[in-house]
Amino acid sequence: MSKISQIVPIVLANPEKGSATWASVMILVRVVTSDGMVGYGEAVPTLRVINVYNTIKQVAKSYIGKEAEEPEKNYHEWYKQDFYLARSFESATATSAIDQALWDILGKELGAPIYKLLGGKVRDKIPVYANGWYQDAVYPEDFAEKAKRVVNMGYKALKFDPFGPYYDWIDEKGLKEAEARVRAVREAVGDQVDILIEHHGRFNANSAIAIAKRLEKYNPVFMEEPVHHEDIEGLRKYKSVVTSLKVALGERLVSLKEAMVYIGERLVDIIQPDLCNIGGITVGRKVVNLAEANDVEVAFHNAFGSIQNAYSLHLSATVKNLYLLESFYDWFPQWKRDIIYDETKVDNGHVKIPEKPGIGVSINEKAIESMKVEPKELDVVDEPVWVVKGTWKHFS
Ligand SMILES: O=C(O)[C@H](O)[C@@H](O)[C@H](O)[C@H](O)CO
Ligand SMILES: [Mg+2]
Repeated sequence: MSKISQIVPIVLANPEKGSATWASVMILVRVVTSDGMVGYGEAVPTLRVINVYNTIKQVAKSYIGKEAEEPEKNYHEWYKQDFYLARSFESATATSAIDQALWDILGKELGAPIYKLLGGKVRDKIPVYANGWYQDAVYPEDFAEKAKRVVNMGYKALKFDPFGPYYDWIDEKGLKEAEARVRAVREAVGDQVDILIEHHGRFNANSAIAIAKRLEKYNPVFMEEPVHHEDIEGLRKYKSVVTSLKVALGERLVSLKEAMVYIGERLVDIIQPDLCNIGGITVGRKVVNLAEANDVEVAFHNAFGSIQNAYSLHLSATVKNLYLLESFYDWFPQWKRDIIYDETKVDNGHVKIPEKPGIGVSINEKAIESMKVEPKELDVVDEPVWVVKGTWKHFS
């Protein structure tokens, strides 16, 4: 068995920016074993690049010297050591990235792509929905025109946040603006394309309920993060009133037990674990089983880079109760696709499952070397990093 000998955090940036501020950076982890095997994982960037970079170095202390082929055991060792794992996003994302890299190594050592290690695929290709496609969309016609392009690319589902600069509350003007954008997209794509409404956890329960009442006539498949992430009471209130629409959430979950809170209380209909902060493959696959046992569908959150995307494809291949996988892939800056030699193209709304051992794609080490930067703070400006760029605006 090979020991973990090196864990290196790597921050990548490039002048070509993504469709959201956070999308212009990637944080990778390179794990090397005593017999020279190399695995890669990806952590969450957003507004904590420096913290995550440094936390990876601290979490690595728990993994160095351990058996590379034991991701499950290694996860629980760090879980025991880090008193605050379930309260620390940095620790959760660092652990998740290292865990991904260990599954990559495991697959390479056994000569099998990760989906095979998980019991094999239940589908031959992965259906995806589009996100990131509506940069600079402000007027309803902007959303409509961009949505038509997405459908012409072959996508059968698209997600967007129609709420401009509203936060906590939404007033009649905001409801009218959101409705105009959603109506324009529905009219542009017709009723055979799934529309998914992203709230980014902006609202209090009363506002989220008012939004649901206004938008339900456009038949959205789900309402994502309608209330603030930690507002369990607000979500209970929302679910008790809004019975005709499904709730999707999960991108901010950092543990299996946290997922259980929402699944156990029937507060989520489509769970969206993110393999870069839920606990990697090791925990991600457990959340999926919990969801299956409770008739909750799965749609992995998948918003960061091409390494995360590859792992999300593997898990999506093995999940019977998959709704769709999220994809920014066609709206990544090209450098993110170059890192994996653009091996996971979206074709007519579907992606082939990566078949090489481990992560399943080849890693462009030269591209990684050429884009390495020192971690630094991101500016905090009026438009938050978590919206698609140029959309934090009114039009009326
Ligand atoms: O559902 C999603 O893809 C997310 O909400 C993104 O839109 C966020 O911007 C990102 O996850 C922030 O880190
Ligand atoms: Mg989201």
